[in-house]
Amino acid sequence: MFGKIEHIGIAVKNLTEAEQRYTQLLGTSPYKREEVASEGVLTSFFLAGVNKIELLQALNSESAIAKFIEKRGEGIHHVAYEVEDIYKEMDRLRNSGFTLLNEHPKKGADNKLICFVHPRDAHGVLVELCQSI
Ligand SMILES: CC[C@H](C(=O)O)C(=O)SCCNC(=O)CCNC(=O)[C@H](O)C(C)(C)COP(=O)(O)OP(=O)(O)OC[C@H]1O[C@@H](n2cnc3c(N)ncnc32)[C@H](O)[C@@H]1OP(=O)(O)O
Ligand SMILES: [Co+2]
Repeated sequence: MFGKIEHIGIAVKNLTEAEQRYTQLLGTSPYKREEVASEGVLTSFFLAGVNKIELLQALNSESAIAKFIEKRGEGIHHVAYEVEDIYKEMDRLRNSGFTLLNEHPKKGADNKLICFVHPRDAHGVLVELCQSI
């Protein structure tokens, strides 16, 4: 089953500008930046209380973030949930008819194994599963 929300992913055009604005908003600076070439994204992470915010900038036009922004503009891109056993959760969701966007867990940012569920199976929300490595 799913645990707490692990992070909220926010698609931004300019990471530096967004970091400055979110530092003002949250009253805290990002604790790390990480490039994930496999996803074509540069990420920046904030911890606001117990809540983790992931800002994502596209590294190239093929990136899911680039396509999202092109189509829908900046904004909330996905909701990530913490799972204890991503393999077990992927099997459970597959067996319940959910469309998983990657067959096997893949390496995400912030030392996680991740998988995505198609937004059409979650009423328009892109859902990410995250297991700590
Ligand atoms: C660095 C890792 C990091 C981490 O936390 O570790 C990340 O979070 S990486 C985040 C970026 N990577 C991904 O998002 C990978 C999974 N995403 C995908 O496979 C695609 O983006 C997909 C399948 C969600 C959409 O693909 P695409 O945009 O090429 O297809 P469509 O435009 O046809 O979209 C289909 C349908 O879905 C709607 N859509 C697209 N993106 C989202 C979204 N983020 N949230 C909600 N809905 C979304 C899109 O509007 C289309 O709907 P329709 O009604 O048909 O117009
Ligand atoms: Co994410």
